[in-house]
Amino acid sequence: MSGRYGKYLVTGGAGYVGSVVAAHLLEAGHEVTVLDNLSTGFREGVPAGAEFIEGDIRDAAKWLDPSYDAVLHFAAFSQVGESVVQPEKYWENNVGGTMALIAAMRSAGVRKLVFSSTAATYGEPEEVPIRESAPTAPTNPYGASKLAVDHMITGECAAHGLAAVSLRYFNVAGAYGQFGERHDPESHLIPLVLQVAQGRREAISVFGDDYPTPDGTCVRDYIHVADLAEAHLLAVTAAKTGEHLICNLGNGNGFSVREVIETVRQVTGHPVPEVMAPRRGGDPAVLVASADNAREQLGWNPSRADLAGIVADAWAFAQRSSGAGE
Ligand SMILES: NC(=O)c1ccc[n+]([C@@H]2O[C@H](COP(=O)([O-])OP(=O)(O)OC[C@H]3O[C@@H](n4cnc5c(N)ncnc54)[C@H](O)[C@@H]3O)[C@@H](O)[C@H]2O)c1
Ligand SMILES: O=c1ccn([C@@H]2O[C@H](COP(=O)(O)OP(=O)(O)O[C@H]3O[C@H](CO)[C@H](O)[C@H](O)[C@H]3O)[C@@H](O)[C@H]2O)c(=O)[nH]1
Repeated sequence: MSGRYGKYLVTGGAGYVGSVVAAHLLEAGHEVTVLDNLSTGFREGVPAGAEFIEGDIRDAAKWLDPSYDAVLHFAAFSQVGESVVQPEKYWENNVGGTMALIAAMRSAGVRKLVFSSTAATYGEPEEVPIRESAPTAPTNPYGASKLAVDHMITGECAAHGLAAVSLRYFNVAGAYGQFGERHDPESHLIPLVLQVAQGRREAISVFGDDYPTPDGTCVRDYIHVADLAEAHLLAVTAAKTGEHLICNLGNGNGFSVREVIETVRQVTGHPVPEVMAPRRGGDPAVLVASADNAREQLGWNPSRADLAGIVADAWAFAQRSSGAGE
């Protein structure tokens, strides 16, 4: 690395989280190459100033060279429901793709990796808040594929001296200026509720109100995507040769589905009709992170924990993307 600036390969940098992290790296003065096959991402999601390679992580050896200081690896499929009906797609892309990427890194002598892992590696928690020492028992192939990659990385660190950090995100939300959440089809709660507030959907379906939680709906830990991005920059610095550090990223506050819907009503000032629907398969009742490890090991200090603020940023992005208010 020359001086304090680095050169980074960001896989999946045309997607939601990767684009926000790429923007943060560029703002910090680093050089960024985005590698993305646009399977679920968008060309316009790649921040200006980043070099863009439209390509697949399975071909990473074509582009990786020793000039890179690290790889930040976001490229994956991440729809829980789809993973249940098409598990092979998840093993092939998330596990097979990452195997090829790690092999390419080894050949090119790029020895630092930050990986997007997930709360889905834990499954139904025995204790909340969830620590990294909790048992890992994923309830769907998506979570299983991410856990397999975490194991793959641990082995690569031990055997071949990789320096790696896996960041286990809880519920990522919010937006960062022009970069926000755009999944197609959308399955995440906050963007769906915002579509109802915009009048683009009739009502939000509440998946179950008979969970053992205060109002009967599922409780999640919503983390602002910009706080998440800051953790990635810290992780690049914290990664140590031969070690695999695993950190949960969340605020440690749980909000129920009903609380999220009510917050959207307050932030947007629009009505949000809700309809009851059956439980969604594989949904744990409560997922809340203990991020003590990220605070201690990375020096991470999230500053955007307020749910109304997270929703307001997501709302500004939703309005901008749909052309409302222009
Ligand atoms: N969004 C969340 O709430 C959340 C939570 C936990 C973990 N994660 C993880 O964070 C990462 C980013 O998630 P996101 O929400 O930004 O998803 P996203 O779908 O918006 O972004 C993923 C990007 O990876 C690209 N991609 C997929 N397979 C590829 C391949 N083989 N080669 C090259 N590019 C490929 C896609 O085109 C897309 O741009 C994923 O690894 C996901 O599993 C996300
Ligand atoms: O229309 C909807 C959509 C969602 N929900 C509920 O809202 C909560 C949040 O659901 P999301 O789909 O927004 O998020 P998940 O908690 O299912 O998933 C998140 O956490 C997972 C870990 O468990 C993965 O990491 C995944 O990528 C990440 O988005 C869940 O209780 C879900 O049942 C509804 O009630 N109605």
